[in-house]
Order: sequence, then structure tokens, then C-alpha cells
Amino acid sequence: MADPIILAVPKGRILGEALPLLARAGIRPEPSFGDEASRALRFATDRADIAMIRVRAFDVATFVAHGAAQIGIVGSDVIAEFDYSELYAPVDLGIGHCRIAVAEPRGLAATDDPRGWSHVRVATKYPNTTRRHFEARGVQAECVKLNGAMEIAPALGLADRIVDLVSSGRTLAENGLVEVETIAEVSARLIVNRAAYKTRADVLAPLVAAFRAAAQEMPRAA
Ligand SMILES: Nc1ncnc2c1ncn2[C@@H]1O[C@H](COP(=O)(O)OP(=O)(O)OP(=O)(O)O)[C@@H](O)[C@H]1O
Ligand SMILES: O=P(O)(O)OC[C@H]1O[C@H](OP(=O)(O)OP(=O)(O)O)[C@H](O)[C@@H]1O
Repeated sequence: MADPIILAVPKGRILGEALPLLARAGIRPEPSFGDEASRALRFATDRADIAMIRVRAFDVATFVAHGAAQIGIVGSDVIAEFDYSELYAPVDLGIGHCRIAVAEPRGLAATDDPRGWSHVRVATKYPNTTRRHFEARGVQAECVKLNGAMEIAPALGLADRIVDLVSSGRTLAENGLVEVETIAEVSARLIVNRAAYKTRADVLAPLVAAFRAAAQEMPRAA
């Protein structure tokens, strides 16, 4: 038998929403998969031709782009940041909804006019997305790369502004920041390695169809 297809899923907040979707697509990982306390990284599923790995969100895109995993679930924020040509993203899974936005301290926003910016210093986990967003309107963005807790950077003088994910807006509000521009709406996507999609079409094409049907059936978040 051919090697199993590897399906990469991020740890963290998408995992909880991904499990019901996987079940609807006909894939049930072994029980320890949903247990974040488990130290295992590779898991069997009830299908002998599919195994799963649980890795960090940004690494899902890297595993699939390099063909080490053939299919994965990841936020569109991550896909946009890497812009890997090897990735095909055929299905919007309708989970992990948030947006990527520019935010700044409430005091600065009171008098600030984004149309007057020519150079900005931004703390972010998304330097490529940030530069692209600002370059499109002739603003030079100097990025300070952080891996989390961007919201604390302006108060400590690391950068005037941040680019980060926003959902309820609570993290911004509790850190004295306001959203000044939305860069893009975000949701989780199914991604497939383009080469594998040709060589393993026997498994991957029906799997993509199963995820598409499962995403359409899922109740939509408000
Ligand atoms: N507040 C949010 N609401 C909805 N979806 C979100 C939110 N924050 C992140 N996401 C989605 O979940 C993905 C993973 O985010 P999460 O915060 O779990 O990862 P992380 O803790 O930043 O990851 P890591 O620990 O791997 O660096 C993001 O890429 C995004 O697509
Ligand atoms: O608008 P809100 O509903 O407050 O959500 C936004 C927060 O959610 C994400 O962080 P997460 O909680 O995943 O933690 P992280 O810092 O580990 O990424 C994101 O990076 C924001 O900090």
C-alpha cells in the first residue's frame, strides 16, 4: 500500500473548530489528537490511508508547501504571509473567523490621519503582509517581528503601531489600542501541495470534495 497521506492541523484555537469539521469529512483521529496535553505529534485516524500531525499554525503551511504533509488546515492570514506558490487553497472552511488589522494607541488615533503616513514602525507577526499593505499606497513600513503579545509593544515604545489579528476586539481594548485599518478578513482554509494533488489524486481529490461538502454543511458562526 502507498504511504498514508499526511494531514497537518494547527494546535491552538483552530483545533477545536476543526475536529467537528474533520468528523463531517469522515476523518476521526485517535482520541489523544484533541487532547492538547498529549505530547504525541503524529496520530492515526480511522482511515488507514490518512495520518495526522499537529503542529504550530505557521508550520502547517511550511510542511504542506514542502510536501512533507500533503494537505492541511490553516488560517488565510498564514497563507497570505508566506505566499508559497506550491500551495493550492481550494476550500474556505468557514472556521477561525477574524481579521488582520492595523491598530495604534487610543491617544495617537485621536489626532492621527492615516492618509498622511509616509513611514510607519510596526510590531507584527506578519511582516510581509504588513509591508505589502503599506507599499500598495506608497507608505514605507519598518517591521519589528514578534511572535505574540504584539499589543504590548506600543506602550513600551517598541513601535508606534501593530498589525495583528482581531476578533472580539477585547485584546486591543484592554491594552489601550484602537483598530485604524482592516487589512483583510481571515478564515481557515484547506491547503493542498500542488504536486501531491497530481500524484496522489486518488486520495486527495475525494478528500477535497469531502471537506468542501463538510464546510457547506457546518452551521455558520455569526
Ligand atoms: N482571535 C482569533 N479569532 C479567530 N481566529 C483566530 C484568532 N486568533 C487567531 N486565529 C486563527 O487561528 C490561527 C492560529 O492562531 P493561534 O492564536 O492559535 O496561534 P498562535 O498561538 O499565534 O500560534 P503559535 O503558538 O503556533 O505561534 C491564526 O493563524 C488565525 O488564522
Ligand atoms: O480580538 P480578540 O478576540 O481579543 O482576539 C485577538 C487576539 O487573539 C489572538 O491571540 P491569541 O489569543 O490566539 O494568543 P497569541 O498571543 O498566543 O497569538 C491575536 O493574536 C490577538 O492577540
